[in-house]
Amino acid sequence: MDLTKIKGPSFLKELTEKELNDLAKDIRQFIIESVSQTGGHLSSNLGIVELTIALHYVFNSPEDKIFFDVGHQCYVHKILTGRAKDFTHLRKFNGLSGFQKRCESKHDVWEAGHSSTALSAAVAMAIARDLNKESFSVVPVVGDGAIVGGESLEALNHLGSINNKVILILNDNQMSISKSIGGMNNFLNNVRMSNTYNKMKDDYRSILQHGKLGEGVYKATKYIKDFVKRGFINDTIFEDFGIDYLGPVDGHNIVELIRVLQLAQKNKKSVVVHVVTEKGKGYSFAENDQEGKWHGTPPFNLKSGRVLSSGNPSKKSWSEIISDQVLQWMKIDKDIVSITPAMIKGSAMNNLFKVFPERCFDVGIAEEHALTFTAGLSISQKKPFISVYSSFLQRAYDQINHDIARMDLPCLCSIDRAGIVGEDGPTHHGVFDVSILSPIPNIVLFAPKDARELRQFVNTAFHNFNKPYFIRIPRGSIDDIKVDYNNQLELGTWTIESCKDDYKMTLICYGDNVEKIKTIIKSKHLNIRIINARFIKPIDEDMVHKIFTENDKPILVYETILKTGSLGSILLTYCNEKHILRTFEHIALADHYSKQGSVQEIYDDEKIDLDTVINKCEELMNGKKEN
Ligand SMILES: Cc1ncc(C[n+]2csc(CCOP(=O)(O)OP(=O)(O)O)c2C)c(N)n1
Ligand SMILES: CC(=O)[C@@H](O)[C@H](O)COP(=O)(O)O
Ligand SMILES: [Mg+2]
Repeated sequence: MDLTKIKGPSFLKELTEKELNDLAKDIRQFIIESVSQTGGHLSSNLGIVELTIALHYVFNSPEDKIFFDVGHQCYVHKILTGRAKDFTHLRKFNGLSGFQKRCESKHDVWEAGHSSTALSAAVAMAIARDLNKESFSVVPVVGDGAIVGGESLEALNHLGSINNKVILILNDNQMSISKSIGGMNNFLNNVRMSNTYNKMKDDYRSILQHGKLGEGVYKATKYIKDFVKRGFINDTIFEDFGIDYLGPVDGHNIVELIRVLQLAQKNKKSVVVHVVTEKGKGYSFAENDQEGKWHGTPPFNLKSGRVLSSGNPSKKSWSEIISDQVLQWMKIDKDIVSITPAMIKGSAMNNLFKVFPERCFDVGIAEEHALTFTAGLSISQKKPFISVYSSFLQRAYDQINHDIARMDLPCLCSIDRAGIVGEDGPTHHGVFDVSILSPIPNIVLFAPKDARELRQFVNTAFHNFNKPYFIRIPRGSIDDIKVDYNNQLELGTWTIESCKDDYKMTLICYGDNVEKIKTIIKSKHLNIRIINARFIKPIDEDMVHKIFTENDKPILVYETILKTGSLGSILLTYCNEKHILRTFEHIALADHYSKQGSVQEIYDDEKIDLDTVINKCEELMNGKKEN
């Protein structure tokens, strides 16, 4: 079938079982081929093909609200709602988003990118529907990873106490990015694996296949559930919350899915439909991918499964380098423990978990818990290292403030994916961490310019494990530089990276911008003093005072994060407090959400690219003042 001809999902109801299964085959192949060209979230989407078809067969989108938690698994939904033709530009600048976007389609009724928000939104939609005396179905699809996020459980608790019906589709593929963890996963495993339940399920399936829908099937379902409850599985967690439970259902059997979804549609109360799927189904390299290599993938060779641009093998990701330095320390200090909220692979912590499984903790998609867990370990004489993506760290703001900084508990937190990340777009750009963390007392906030400073900072933290240390590192790879574990930094010290006596102006920057700026300024033979403002908190007050009072040569502060609350703002406050009447130019992100695309495309779009910086420097040095 030519999927680009699909205008919307209503055609599904006319298809036979064979045609539905043929459509599933076509969609699966389309996704594999398309994502092999563009990159994207492959395995989650391959696992949800039949489920999404069945959802759009039974429910009438957009009147019925079908939406996906996180949203990385919405590609099938986008194909069925008329966007197959746009997949050539998936996650590209001004192209199709990799997540649901209301501006793209009336069928995208919710947006995300961050996990565990769908059920909260669904409860609200159901309550508003009933207040407005409307009658559509609210059908959030939540994965077994996202369901354990705190906000999901808060919403489940609320849902159990109200009569406003939500049909919660639990897409259980036993995977988060890597293997799912925790009590919920154990419960789901029990239900999935129980022989008795599976035997009953076969009976259940035969009733569904042949039996009359409606009361007959419902009674049978109740009988099976009650049997399971009594005989085998304690109440399902959902029924304890006061929500009905249907399943487990084979998530790749379209007919069975349609039958159960129609049952759920008729159900009086809120109901969880427990769907068992296989992440990566249909692409052999992505099936049984325990580490999550195929969760998010760059473009790859279809036949070999090999990533096309494997980058420069001599370079390492910032994540790999910090994890390697922490690993060295874990070998010499048994009190060091490591924590991740479900991002083992993304934060390159595989080796830590392999070498020290008893001292490494994957807490699932639970950033709030992860940070307070860090505080609890610290107060219990352990030395916790935690890695959290900048944008996901936003979830744990009060845990950093209330549980770590206020008690001044020592820890080392790697803020990974800090800065513009590229194709994941506005939900994932790590552009808020400086402005949300810099007001918090007691913390140290550091931005290394290279592998040496990164490793030195880790050494400094573990040699002086007496405060909350935060280090922000970008997505991407650099040349690794090993340093001796005694090689440390002095807290609150900036460095002068290049300066001639007759320098014409001063440029202040930090992180991976420093080396990029140095290279381009050197190549253009510009006589500019470059300051590496690597400590965003505490700033190097002696150097700041000197820079801002010694002469009236132009100063430019260059950052690739949001301007509000940035280092520039901190310097303005400092100058004001010290009554230093000195203006400076400031390049940083304006007050809006940046787009998706390559980092360079976004920098160009936001005018935070190096050419803009150099043009500004030349303007300042030539004394020209453009408005
Ligand atoms: C708050 C937050 N933390 C972490 C992530 C990273 N993340 C994206 S998808 C995913 C796994 C989701 O697992 P599940 O809900 O089971 O969906 P599946 O991919 O298995 O279909 C994670 C951890 C995120 N998007 N948001
Ligand atoms: C959907 C999601 O939140 C993650 O899969 C994220 O896209 C991973 O980002 P990286 O590719 O930078 O690890
Ligand atoms: Mg999952």
